[in-house]
Parts: sequence; structure tokens; C-alpha cells
Amino acid sequence: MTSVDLSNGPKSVPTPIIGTHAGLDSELEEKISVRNVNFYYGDNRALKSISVPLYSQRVTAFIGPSGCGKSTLLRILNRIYDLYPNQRAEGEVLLDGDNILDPAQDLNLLRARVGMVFQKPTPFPMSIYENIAFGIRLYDSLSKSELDGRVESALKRAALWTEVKDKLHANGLSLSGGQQQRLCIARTVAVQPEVILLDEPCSALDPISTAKIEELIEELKTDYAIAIVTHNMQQAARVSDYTAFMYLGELVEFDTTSKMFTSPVDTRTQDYITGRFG
Ligand SMILES: Nc1ncnc2c1ncn2[C@@H]1O[C@H](COP(=O)(O)OP(=O)(O)OP(=O)(O)O)[C@@H](O)[C@H]1O
Repeated sequence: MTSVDLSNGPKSVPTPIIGTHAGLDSELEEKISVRNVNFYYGDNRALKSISVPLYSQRVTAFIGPSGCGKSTLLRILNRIYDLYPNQRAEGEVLLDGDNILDPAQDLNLLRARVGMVFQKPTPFPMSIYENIAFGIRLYDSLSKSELDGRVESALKRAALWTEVKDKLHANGLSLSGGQQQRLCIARTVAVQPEVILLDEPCSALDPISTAKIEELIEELKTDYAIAIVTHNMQQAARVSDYTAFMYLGELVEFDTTSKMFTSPVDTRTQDYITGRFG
């Protein structure tokens, strides 16, 4: 493994350890490139010169102790932080080469291209069908039969169709927690994004629902670049191809998941993965 300096940022931020992962996987396509990103909540710098790739058709896990900045980083990738005052990002986040931090970026379009699923399932208080149709209508004008088809295929994609096909007009909130989370994934998939961000999607779920979501992630990655924040090391090891370890707002190490979990370079990564801190 070699160490490559991706940072032109402040000298106080150590160079992250970036593995020679690209050489292991010749079909890698960099969908998102985070370059020297700093993030501020007011005056508090929560992210420090972060540079990391997200690859198409690969799952990248973001791990690290509570408060290290994992969710903050995800919230930059679809500019959801823009909804809040006094939060700002510096640097570049390239999506297919275009900087989405550009003030001229169309945020509705960006959020259609980069979908997000949150920790707590957040269905809208409306029918299962409408939960999905609502988002599609924002971006596409489809006939009723086309819309029905898109709703059905999103529910199938999220492995929920067989459980809900006979009650599409029941309220989304009447579903179990695990079903609600799959409904949220269906809602995200329905608008045909290119990137899916999952922020601790299983933390409120039981082991069976968690296993279903993990299978789903494996299935979805054939079409999307996926980023997942998780506190569960076994989950990161199971579902991801690449892992980024963050600590105190810095990216400490990034490599293939197999390398990170068998021979991490930085002792902080090793300590975290083996449960010695965090
Ligand atoms: N809305 C906010 N206002 C001010 N500071 C915030 C806000 N949200 C997060 N922070 C700070 O930014 C830092 C990173 O928080 P973030 O939620 O990204 O961490 P995390 O790694 O996702 O943590 P966890 O694993 O606990 O969810 C923390 O120091 C946190 O206190």
C-alpha cells in the first residue's frame, strides 16, 4: 500500500492513507469525487480537507466514532445542508465531473440524481402508492398506467411488492419499521437516481429487516453508486466494496473493505475496527 497526498488543504490536517485500490479493480468509474472539502456549522469546522471517491456500481461504507463527521459528509453529497442556515461547505464535489457545490447548481435536479435514505424511516403520511408516486410526479409527467408501472417496479426493486401489492392504498405509516425503510428506498429508487446515500439505514431495524436491506443494497449496486454510513462493523464488512474510516472530522484511511478489515495501515483504524475505541 502506498500513501498518496490528496490534500492541498491546511497543513494541520494529516495526509489520509489512500490505498492502491484502483489497481485492483480495472472497471472502476468514479461517479463522485470529493476534493478537499471542509464543512462548517457556524464557526465549527466539522470536516477537514476530505478527499474521497465514490465509485459507480460499488458500495462505499463510511465508518468512525460518533461525531467524526460521517453524516455531515453524506449531507454534502446532495446539498441537503443547504436547507439549514449557517452551514457551509468549501472545496469541490464532482458528480460526473461537475462541481455540485457551484451556487448555480439546480438543487432539485441534484436531489433527484443523488437520493438519500435516513436513519429513521420517514414515509409521508399518505398511501403506500402515493409515497412513491409523489416523488415521480415532481420530476416526470407520466400517464396513469406508466405511473402505476413505475410504482410497481420501484416496490419490486425494494423487495416490498409482494408484501404490499394488495394494500397499495393503505397508509405508509401502517407498515412495520423494516417495511417503512424499504418503502423509503423504493421512493428513492422510483425517481431513478444515479447515487444512493444511506445514513445508518438499519439502525432502527431488527435482524431480519436488516438482512433484507443488506440484500437489497447488494442488488441495487448493480445500477448505482452507493454510500452507506454504519456503526455496525459486520455490516460494513458484509455490504461494502470500499471503506472510509473517519476520525474527528478527518478521513484517516480509505481502501478496499477487505484490506481495511484485514490489514489497516493506521493504528486508529485498527483500534476502531477491533472495538478498542469508539
Ligand atoms: N446541526 C448541527 N449544528 C452544529 N454542529 C453539528 C450539527 N450536526 C452535527 N454537528 C457537529 O458536527 C460534527 C460531526 O457530526 P456528524 O453528525 O456528522 O457525525 P457522525 O459521525 O455522523 O456521528 P454519529 O455516528 O453519532 O451519527 C460533530 O462534532 C457534531 O457535533
